[in-house]
Formats: sequence, C-alpha cells, structure tokens
Amino acid sequence: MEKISVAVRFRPPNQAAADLSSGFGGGDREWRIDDGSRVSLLHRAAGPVPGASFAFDHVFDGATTNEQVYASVVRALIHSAVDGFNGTAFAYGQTSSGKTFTMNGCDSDPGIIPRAIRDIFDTARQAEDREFLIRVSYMEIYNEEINDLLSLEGQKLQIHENLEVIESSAKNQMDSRDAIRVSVLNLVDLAGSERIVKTGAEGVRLNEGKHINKSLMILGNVINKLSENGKQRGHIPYRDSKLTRILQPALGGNAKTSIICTAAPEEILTDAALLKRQKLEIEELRKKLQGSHSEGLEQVVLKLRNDMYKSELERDRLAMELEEERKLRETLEHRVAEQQKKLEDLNNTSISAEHFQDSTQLDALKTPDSKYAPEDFVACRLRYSNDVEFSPIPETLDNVADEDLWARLNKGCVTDLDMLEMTPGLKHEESMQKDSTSAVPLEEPAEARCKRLEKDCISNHQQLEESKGRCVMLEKEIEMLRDENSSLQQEVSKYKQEDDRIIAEKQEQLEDAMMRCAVLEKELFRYRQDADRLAAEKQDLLGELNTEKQKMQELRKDISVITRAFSQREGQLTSLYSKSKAIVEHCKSSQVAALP
Ligand SMILES: Nc1ncnc2c1ncn2[C@@H]1O[C@H](COP(=O)(O)OP(=O)(O)OP(=O)(O)O)[C@@H](O)[C@H]1O
Repeated sequence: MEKISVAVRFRPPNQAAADLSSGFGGGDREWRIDDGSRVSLLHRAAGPVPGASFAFDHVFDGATTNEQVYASVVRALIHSAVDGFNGTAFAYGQTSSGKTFTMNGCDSDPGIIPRAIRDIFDTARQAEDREFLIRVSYMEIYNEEINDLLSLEGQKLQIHENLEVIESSAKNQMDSRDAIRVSVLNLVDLAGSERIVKTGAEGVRLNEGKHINKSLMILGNVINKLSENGKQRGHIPYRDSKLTRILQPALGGNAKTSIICTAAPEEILTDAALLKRQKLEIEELRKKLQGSHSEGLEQVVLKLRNDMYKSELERDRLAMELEEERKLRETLEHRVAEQQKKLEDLNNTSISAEHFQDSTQLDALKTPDSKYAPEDFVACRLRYSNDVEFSPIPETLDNVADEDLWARLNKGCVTDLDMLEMTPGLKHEESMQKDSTSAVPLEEPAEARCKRLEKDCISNHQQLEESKGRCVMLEKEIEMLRDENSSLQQEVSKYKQEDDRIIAEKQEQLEDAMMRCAVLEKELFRYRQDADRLAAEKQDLLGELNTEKQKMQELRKDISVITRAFSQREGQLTSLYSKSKAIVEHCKSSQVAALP
C-alpha cells in the first residue's frame, strides 16, 4: 500500500436529482469512470471535456458498498496499524456527499469505523503470540476546540504529545527482538467542505464555516507537502490547526493515509436541470409555507390562548369569591351597625334603669323568674333562636363542622371551605352560650347584655378586619392575574408578530426564488432563441458551404481541364520548338556547306 492513497467515491444520486437527470452526473454532462481509477467528464453530445479527466488510486461509483470501499482502501491500513504502523483514514467532501455514510455506514452495510474496530479486535485475537492494549478516544473539533465526546461533562481536551491508541507486546518476554509496538490510528469524519460564498452562512455558522475551511485548507497543505519529494518538502505546517496537530503522528513518518473524497453526482447540472431543481425547491418552500411552517407557532399560540382562557376563568372565579367576600363584609358591617344600634339602645335603657331610686322599684318591674336568674346570657337563646343564621348547633359539633352539616346549617350553601373553619367556631361559641341559658329566666341584665354585645361587636370587627384583609389579598391576586393575562396577551401578539415575520420572510424567499426562476426561464428562452437562430444560421452557412464546395469542385474540374489542355499545348509547343530547332540547325548546316 502506498503511503498516501486517494480514492473518490460517488454517492448514488438522490431521488430528486435522479428525477432531474438521466444518468450519473445529470443533464448534458456526466462523469464516467474508466477502469476503476480514472474519472472523466463527458459532454453527452460533444464527448470528453478537455482537461477534465483525473486519475486516483481508486474511483468508486454509486453501486460500491462500504464493504468494498473498506476492503480496497482501509483494510490494509488497519492491519499495518496492528503491526505497529501509524495510520489515518478520513472522508473529505461536500455536505451530503456521503462522508458519514462512508465512515459510519448503516445497519445493513456498516462503514469504515465499525469495520475497522471489528478488524482490529479480530486481528488482535488471532495474534496468539502477542498481547494488546488498545486505547480509544472519541472527539470533536469545533471552532478549533477539542470536545471529548466520551466525557459526560462535555470536557474540553488539550493536545498532549504522548501517543495513544494501539500497543502490543510479545507474550514471551524472552523474545526481545520485537518487544513493544505502538501505533496510532485515526478514523476521521471531516466536516463538509463548502465554499462559504455558496452557503450564504452568517453569524455563528459563518464563524464555524471559516474554522472548518481553514483547518481543511491546512490539512490539504500538510498532505500536499507530505506527497512531495522528501528533500523539497521543507516545513510541514502541522501546528497550524488542531486537526493537523492531532493527526500529525498518523500522517507523517512511517504513517499510511487513506483519503476518501466523497462526491455527489448531481453537482453537475445543466441550466435546464438547475431550473427544474429551483422549481422543486420553490415547490418545497410553498408546501412548507402552506403546511408545517406555522404549525409549531400555531400550537404555541393555541397553548397561550388556553393559558389565557384558564387565567380568565381563574380571574372570574376569584372575582366571584371577591364578590362573596364583599357581600359577607357588607352583612357583617350591617350586623355590626345593628349591634352598635342595639348597644346604644341598651345604654339608653340602662341609663333609664338608673333613674329608679332603689332596687326594689326595679325588681318590681321584673318577672318572678328573672329575679332568680344568674346575670349572664338571659334571653339570649330565645332572641336568636328565631334567626336562621343562629340556629342551634349540635353538641357534637365542637369547633369544626363537616361540609354536609355546614351545608344544612347554611341552607345548603357552602361557599368556601376556609370559612367553614372560622364561622362554625364563632357560631358554635355563641350557641353554646345560648344553650347554657336555656333553663334560666328570659330577661338579661342590661349591663351583662351590654358587655356581651360589646364582645360580639369586637369579634365581628375582627371578622370584618379579616375579611377586609382577605379582600385585599384577593384584589392583589386579581391584579397579578390581570398582569399575567396582559403579559400572556403580549406574548401571543409577539408570537403573532414572529409568525407574521416568518411568513413574510418565507414569502420573500418564495418571491425571490420565483424571480430567480423567472430570470432563469427568460435566460433559457433567450438561450433557446439564440440556439434556434444559430441553428438557422448554421443551416444557411452549411447551404453556402455546399454551394461553395460545388463551385470549388467545378473550378477544380475547370482547372484540371485547363491543366490538361495546357500540358497538351505545352507538349505541342515543345515538339514544335524541337522541330523548328531541328529545321534551324539543318538550315545552318546547309548554309555552312554551301559556302565556298
Ligand atoms: N454510498 C451511499 N449509498 C447510499 N446512500 C448514501 C451513500 N452515501 C450517502 N448516502 C446517503 O446520502 C445522505 C447524505 O450522506 P451523509 O450524511 O453521509 O453526508 P455527509 O457528507 O456526511 O454530510 P455532512 O457534511 O452533513 O456531514 C444520507 O442520507 C446517506 O444515507
């Protein structure tokens, strides 16, 4: 195996591209693989495109499996690694060209990484005379930072100059000729090698893309340097990126490197195919716009609306409670006012009682029973026993009543369980007091009654204060709910705005794409017109050419006739000349002979 082997692997065309193209490469041009190691670009009509034929160690077409790729370019490297040679295998290519598929594969056709791991362990198991220590790290380089993918805390890694991955030693320590072999093996899934201008990335993605392209460029430089002749090689820039620093031990020296360049065949498209692709994209965008794009937002809006309705219901419930509290407060205030009035009446009564001169005069006014009654709670029970609110409480009631009992006592109306704890105690206390007077005379001394009413008044005041406090709390709660409600409404409107913005954006994209489509359509139309015009011109020119050719043939014929006539003439002239010359010679010689 060469130190650096470069293979190209074409991915099978995806369905959309396959629909657009009629073959491997699409449109009027296609890549053709010659004898598994050369790939050439052909124009379907015009034949090979000059200067577009490239040789590699291997060229795999879309039908090649991961198993075949592994067997051709990686297996030997893995075996060398087990034997102590460093090695690196990586996939390089555009996004979606099949790097991850090549490195990881799928269940039915595992990629290089699972196959390599299985192979390492199988080979180690078979080497009965050696024992192995295999260390593994799994990392990601992102924006020139190395993340340990096996660490749960997402730990960042530093590069250290020590070697890890495969180590083996002879089981028989006496065999010191080949004591310890250490090798490093890197299996790398590189990031997509896009041109940033093409991706149109911004912000974080742009930064990410810059780092990726920089490290890929440095990797390219390193590999170029390594492939140069040893003496001319000069400095190899391993330290210019984290990627090359990590790969360094397994790239230079005695290392073997397999580079698998992945490519998507549909990268080459004619204008017509490009136009069709644009149309498909537009169609997809349109579908997205109609369907799923707003689904998520609609759900959020729906949820927010539900929340809003819930909070409105809660607000209504609290408003009802508040109303009940208000009514209760009014009742209590009314009762306090009544009692104050009674108190005042009683005061007046007691003052008028003081007008009597002695107790015998006052006693004369009382009923016989009341004369012997104790001074407290007289008549209390009878006075209140007619009042529904103060109907007698069973003895077992104590200070807490169950809900049914309380419902009966309150004519079936139970408004608030909190009130159940407070009100029965209050009423029960009063009723018990009333019960204790049931056997005594009806008249209550004015002073005692006055005291009792004062006490009642104080307790009613307390209740009133409590209910006022509760009212304030409920009002605060309602205020909070109102705030919450308005913030939810704001959020809904924010989402609506966001929704509108996305729709507008998509609409803009759609319009943009449609405009591009229209421009391309116009261009295509112009091309077609040009092509038709050129075809017509070509036809005319061909006609002219044929006429010229015919004329030329005729001229050639004329020339040959003339040439023939000329040579005939020439022959005649030559023979005439020779004849004349002979005559002249003859005349000359006859003249000489005739001289005296
Ligand atoms: N040789 C192949 N045979 C069948 N399917 C393939 C092949 N190569 C790639 N694919 C499919 O093409 C899609 C894109 O491939 P893949 O995710 O491997 O691309 P990638 O170059 O790793 O992309 P990225 O730059 O996003 O990492 C996947 O659905 C993958 O299953």
